[in-house]
Amino acid sequence: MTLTHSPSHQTPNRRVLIVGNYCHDVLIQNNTIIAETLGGAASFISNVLDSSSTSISSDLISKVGHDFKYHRHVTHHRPLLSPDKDTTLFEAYFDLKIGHSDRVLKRVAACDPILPSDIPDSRFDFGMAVGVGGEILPETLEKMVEICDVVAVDIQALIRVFDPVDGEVKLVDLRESGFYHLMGRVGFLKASSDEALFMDVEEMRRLCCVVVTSGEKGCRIYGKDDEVVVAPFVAKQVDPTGAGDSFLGGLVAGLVEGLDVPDAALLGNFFGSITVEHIGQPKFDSMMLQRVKEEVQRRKKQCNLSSSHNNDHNEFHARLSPARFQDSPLQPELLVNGHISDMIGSCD
Ligand SMILES: Nc1ncnc2c1ncn2[C@@H]1O[C@H](COP(=O)(O)OP(=O)(O)O)[C@@H](O)[C@H]1O
Ligand SMILES: O=P([O-])([O-])O[C@@H]1[C@@H](O)[C@H](O)[C@@H](O)[C@H](O)[C@@H]1O
Repeated sequence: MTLTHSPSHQTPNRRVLIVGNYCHDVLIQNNTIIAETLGGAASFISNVLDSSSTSISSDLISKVGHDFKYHRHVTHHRPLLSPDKDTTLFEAYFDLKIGHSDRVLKRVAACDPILPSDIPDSRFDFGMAVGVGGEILPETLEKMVEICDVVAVDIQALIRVFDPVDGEVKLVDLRESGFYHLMGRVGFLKASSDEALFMDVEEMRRLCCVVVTSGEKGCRIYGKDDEVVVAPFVAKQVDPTGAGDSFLGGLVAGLVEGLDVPDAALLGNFFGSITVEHIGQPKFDSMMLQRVKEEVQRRKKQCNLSSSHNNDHNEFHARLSPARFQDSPLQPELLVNGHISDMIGSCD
């Protein structure tokens, strides 16, 4: 896939399949619980897809346990219930920094995996393999690539392993993950810059479009023959949780709308930057969303009229930036060193 190729997904109501468990997130700093929120890549992604596009009808396959706390938040995408299990639970420690990582994650409970038989036997335009706690199995991804025209994978669904004692998340090389043989059938592979160290980017970009996100620096797209850096949006980070997920939601929303890959990644950067300004799930401002939809339509028209648009993403960035500031929940006192605030309480 070349970066400047506009996919043919331009007709209304494209079907998107999102596969990954919802989870409970507990955010901890200085031995104190700062917030308890609905988590899981699937929840952040559906939040972006449902808000940002009217052309998408999404099916979400997720499992939760008897203790799931957020049923009323997920009425559009009800999870499957595993009555004998707990909901997947992650603790995120923000004061145990290791290397570049801004948090240490521990999977404290794990719900059931998602099996091929949990996924409907029908066709989808786009699939998203977005597990967080090891719930996506190789056979699950195999079914996804069979029934979806294009599959986007978050590498965290493939390479995470969990310490048997305390559940700390570690990463293994993609080659050793059990998913390596499927990579030639994947359309997009998204990794954060920390996760990208666990794959051979030069090898993977020959198989699929690789997108590496770098927090406040935006992202870089590696196509087979070309490479593009996509600029970030300015944000005041409160909580980094879900930035990569919302990025992927924005990227897929853009692709489904028919934007080319760098423009779609710009939309990913946009939603990633809004997410870091909120604790837990962001609630997007309706005027901001309207403006984004208009700018996406405008960009599509502009690209259809001109064959030389492809390198000019600056204008799209400049037009999205003002919309960005229509969604600013920030109160300066919530910010501590640009990281999660000392705000105490539950964000459910
Ligand atoms: N501090 C930030 N300022 C602006 N944008 C950000 C910031 N952090 C993340 N983003 C946006 O979200 C995307 C994903 O964030 P990143 O931290 O790389 O992923 P992950 O959450 O998977 O670690 C980035 O590519 C960027 O577009
Ligand atoms: O922050 P991010 O990497 O995009 O994604 C996060 C996962 O890494 C984490 O395991 C999960 O508990 C969060 O809810 C969120 O999905």
